[in-house]
Amino acid sequence: MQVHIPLKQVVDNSYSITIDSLKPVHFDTKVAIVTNPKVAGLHLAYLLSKITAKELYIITVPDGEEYKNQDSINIILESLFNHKFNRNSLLIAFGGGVIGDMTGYASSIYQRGIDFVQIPTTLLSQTDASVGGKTGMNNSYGKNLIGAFHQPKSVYIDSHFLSTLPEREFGAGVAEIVKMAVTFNKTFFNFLQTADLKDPIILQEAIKQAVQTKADVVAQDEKEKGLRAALNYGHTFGHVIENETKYKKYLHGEAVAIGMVMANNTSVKMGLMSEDEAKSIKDLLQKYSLPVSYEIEDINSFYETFFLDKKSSDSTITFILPLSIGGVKITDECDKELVLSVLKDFGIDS
Ligand SMILES: NC(=O)c1ccc[n+]([C@@H]2O[C@H](COP(=O)([O-])OP(=O)(O)OC[C@H]3O[C@@H](n4cnc5c(N)ncnc54)[C@H](O)[C@@H]3O)[C@@H](O)[C@H]2O)c1
Ligand SMILES: O=C(O)C(=O)C[C@@H](O)[C@H](O)[C@H](O)COP(=O)(O)O
Ligand SMILES: [Zn+2]
Repeated sequence: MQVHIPLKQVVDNSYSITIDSLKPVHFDTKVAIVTNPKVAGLHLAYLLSKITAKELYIITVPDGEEYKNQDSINIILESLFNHKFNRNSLLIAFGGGVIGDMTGYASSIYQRGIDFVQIPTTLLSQTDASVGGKTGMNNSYGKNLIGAFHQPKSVYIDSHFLSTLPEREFGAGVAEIVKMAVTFNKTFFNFLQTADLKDPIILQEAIKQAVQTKADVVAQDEKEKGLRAALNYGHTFGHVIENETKYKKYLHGEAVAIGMVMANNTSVKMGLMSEDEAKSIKDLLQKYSLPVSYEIEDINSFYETFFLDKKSSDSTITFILPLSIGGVKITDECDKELVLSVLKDFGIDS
């Protein structure tokens, strides 16, 4: 006997992303702002001058990628149970991508899913992480291996928060902006080559372009069945670097910058991209002091770690390779020896 469940219900997950200074808003429900001590110390007072709610709680979790894990999720869930949050309650992610990913994930599982709003405070989270509903956490096996697609109800991007962002974190955000331009928008890439992102007006323009680029991709492929995988350019390599260095040596954006250089070298070796184009991407990354080299201790172990990537199968690894600037190839047909030769160029003995 076969029983069929026809599940063709269309769920509208649409939402808007506001890029502007925060306006006062009242939520007529229980709200918890999830943040960390650093962001709270710098910006919670400002946020609380804008947001009111029927009941408002603050949940803080430890700061750092190494805390993007189940322990922090448990802190959030515990607090929601303590305060009797229900399905009408709301979480607000207030911080960088780490807070965004964890708040999103906690809201996706609490009582099988409650609403959340993103108020990102780093350049990286304003241009990439807060948009698109990927949520997740790390475990001992690797990066972002546990999570859910759970779209926020809305996203508020206020560049006011960026005034306190350290230089390195700024650069990490630029890396994901460059990713967006290389994969989808040559005009945007050309703009970035001459732009001074330290100029607030130019930065605002870059944020808008990056968010629009990502939103267009997510609108076409919400759950990464195809096109969205292009946003993983630099990540197949970068996540291995983050994992190998235990999330301590490189910021996410920095690891992605190195990963993009590795992907570019793969493209060049495969004849998909010219050396000049690869160089122009590397130059742009270096303009923002991003790392572009890494010493691989064991290239075989580095290669094997690709199999933990969510895009991999038992026998294939999917690589995101730029074809030229503004174009990308998603392929699981890279020759192992060719990839190993790319890794060898980054090898400790090379
Ligand atoms: N879900 C997605 O689509 C997506 C996309 C990109 C990255 N990510 C994830 O996002 C994370 C990286 O995000 P991130 O770069 O924002 O790192 P982060 O969240 O760790 O923030 C970086 C540091 O800046 C601090 N900070 C935050 N706002 C600040 C401010 N306004 N002023 C001063 N300091 C501030 C944070 O406390 C932290 O110490 C990674 O875990 C990555 O996997 C997710
Ligand atoms: O939104 C996406 O899709 C991305 O790939 C954005 C990436 O910048 C982000 O780091 C993402 O979390 C990586 O994807 P993952 O599926 O490998 O975790
Ligand atoms: Zn990323």
